[in-house]
Amino acid sequence: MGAPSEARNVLAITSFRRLWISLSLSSLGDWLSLLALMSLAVVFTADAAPLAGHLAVAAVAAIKLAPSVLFSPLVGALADRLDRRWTMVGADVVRGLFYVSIPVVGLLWSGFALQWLFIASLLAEVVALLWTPAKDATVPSLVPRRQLAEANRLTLLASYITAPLAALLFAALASFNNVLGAFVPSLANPEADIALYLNGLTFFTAAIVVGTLPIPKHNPGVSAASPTRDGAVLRSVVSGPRHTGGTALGHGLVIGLLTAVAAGASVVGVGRAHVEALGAGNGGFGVLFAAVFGGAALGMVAGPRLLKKFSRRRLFGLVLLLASIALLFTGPVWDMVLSAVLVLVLGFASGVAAGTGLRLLDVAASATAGTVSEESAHRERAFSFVHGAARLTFVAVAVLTPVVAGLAGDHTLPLGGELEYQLWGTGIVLMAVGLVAVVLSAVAHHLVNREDPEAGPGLLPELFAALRGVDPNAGEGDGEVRTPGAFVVIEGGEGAGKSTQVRDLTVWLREQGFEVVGTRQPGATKLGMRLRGILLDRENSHITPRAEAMLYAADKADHVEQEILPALRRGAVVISDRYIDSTLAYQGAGRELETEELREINRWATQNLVPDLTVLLDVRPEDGLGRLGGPADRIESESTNFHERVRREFRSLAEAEPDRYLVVDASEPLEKVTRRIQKRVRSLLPDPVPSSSEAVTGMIPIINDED
Ligand SMILES: Nc1ncnc2c1ncn2[C@@H]1O[C@H](COP(=O)(O)OP(=O)(O)O)[C@@H](O)[C@H]1O
Ligand SMILES: Cc1cn([C@H]2C[C@H](O)[C@@H](COP(=O)(O)OP(=O)(O)O)O2)c(=O)[nH]c1=O
Repeated sequence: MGAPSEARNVLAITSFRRLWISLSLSSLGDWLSLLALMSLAVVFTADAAPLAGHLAVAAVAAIKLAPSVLFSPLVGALADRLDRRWTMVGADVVRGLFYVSIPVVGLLWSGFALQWLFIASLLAEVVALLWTPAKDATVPSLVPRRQLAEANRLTLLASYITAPLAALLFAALASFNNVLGAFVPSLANPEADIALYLNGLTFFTAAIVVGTLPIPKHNPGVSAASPTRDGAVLRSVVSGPRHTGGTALGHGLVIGLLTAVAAGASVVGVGRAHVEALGAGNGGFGVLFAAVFGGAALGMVAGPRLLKKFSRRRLFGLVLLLASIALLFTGPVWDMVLSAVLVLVLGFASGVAAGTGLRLLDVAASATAGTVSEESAHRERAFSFVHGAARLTFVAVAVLTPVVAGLAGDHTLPLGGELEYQLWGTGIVLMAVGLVAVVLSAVAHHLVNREDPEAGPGLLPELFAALRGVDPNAGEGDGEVRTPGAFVVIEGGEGAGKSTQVRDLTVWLREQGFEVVGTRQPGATKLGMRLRGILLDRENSHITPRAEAMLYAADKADHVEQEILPALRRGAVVISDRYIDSTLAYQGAGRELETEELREINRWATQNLVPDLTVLLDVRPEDGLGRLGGPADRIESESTNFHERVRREFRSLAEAEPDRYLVVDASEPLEKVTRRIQKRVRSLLPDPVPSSSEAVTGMIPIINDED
């Protein structure tokens, strides 16, 4: 949902933070009342015909969810004429009173309980119609323009993340219902009444918080647009489709996202009646509800970290299919715990699909835009469209599924002999929605992947590769570049003897018939020479660490592309005086830049070329520096402490990958060091050159380095 630090910055604005807390409280209460009212609808109609119970649940869903989507445009203009602060305070107080009145009226006049439940909750929603535009219009007056998008994201987050919290709270209340029942006189089960009282309390608290906010007066008629504005839902749904790109990708994403929403909504719609069939009550309903929304929230957060190397388009299709199949199995399953697990899978997979799908939607929407500013407008409208369509889908499915469940009725299937299988109307509906969802997921998967420019190998090979954590598009399997030649790097501190060893090794290998390129960093190419000049000039004391790291990386990029890779592709042995480890040691440990970031930058710069062997010439800094003649350059003249850190980093790099390193004590005599290196390098290489070509290589020495 955006960067955490951005969110923290917006929440640092005291007045916005208080508004946000008040919004979160209202949302929490609102979700809690949805759960409580659905439960009461089932409980009140327990003795009536089964269809009546399902219709009562559908009515609650319609009353609670539909007005905000369908009628907001009508009241928007009216709400705009009222003072925002007092509209919000008034609406919160009145809503709170209505919800509290439901159990109170029910207790005093039990014959009228169900009717009053409908009347009071409908009136509460009508009041909410005035509250929402006032809230939407207040946000822009409290936060600066540039933080508006983040603020709107946060309010959107608050309205959804409170759903699983409310559900868990409801389940917890249900678990303590016998204790609670001793204290609170209640209609049916105490948790529903207490949930409604709590809901009243959250609204009253929200009213107090908003009442103390410094909300500026506004000019009626000048309303600020917000992408989450309810008034715009229908309009954006009607005008929106073209903003999703009109491509197969766009269509597939919309179909897939709405399928995921419908799957979740069906559980909300029939969940309360379904858990009754499983022998669980309100606690079970709370758990299912929390599993859908909590799973979805987890999925949205975890999505980007899931199978990082796997194509996002394919992931979208796969998780949709997973969600649909989980739903399909939830229908006939006869066990509360297993149902909860399946619904959690459904919620999580839908959440991953939603997160991935929304990110891909950005891609689809941007593709239709010509300019950058158009691009963000398209993205915003595409999001409003999908969000609006998702809300409509949610309402429609949550209202229709209980009706269909009632019409389908419960059935007993004889399995022969004593055995029979109970198939409930709710189970039939869940299976039916699951089946449709499977088909739609397949369609969405097909559309989204039809024109994938980055499609890797087939779906299964890519999936298995991604499960092993390997980049499936890298051919070789480990992501490193493979060439016929060998790449040896000599690393170490100043005066360790690197240039000397590179020279000796080059000569020695050439004598055996290898084509050898001895080279160094920085400064092997034309550009490299100039960079070296800049980097080592003591006059340039102002170079910042990040700039320094980038200049060294630029030298490496040029060097790898122009010299090292072509030589390796020819099959030559390349011996380089320094490579990426020098950056990790000098710029990382020395300049104290983030090593992992340096690694990434250099991986990119060098096209992920990793040495076959790195020889570390380890020497105490004072000994190495003591061997050097001439004036010290910019880096050599750093402190002893700096050079100590460099040495430590080199050694820890070598320890981390003992197979790819040879560490040699460089304070030993020169010949001894040379022999140890020769022995190791020779074991790395194949037999020199076929004897037929020996004469030729012997005659034409290939000299590529400047030394
Ligand atoms: N093992 C060694 N023992 C003593 N002196 C050495 C050894 N290796 C190199 N030298 C000398 O140290 C100096 C610096 O060597 P050089 O190869 O230029 O180091 P680097 O390239 O690592 O800075 C040279 O004069 C070289 O002859
Ligand atoms: C390759 C590389 C070198 N360096 C530094 C280390 C050295 O001090 C300097 C140049 O190295 P070097 O070639 O060892 O210089 P000399 O010929 O004087 O021995 O560049 C980095 O800081 N980062 C790097 O990535």
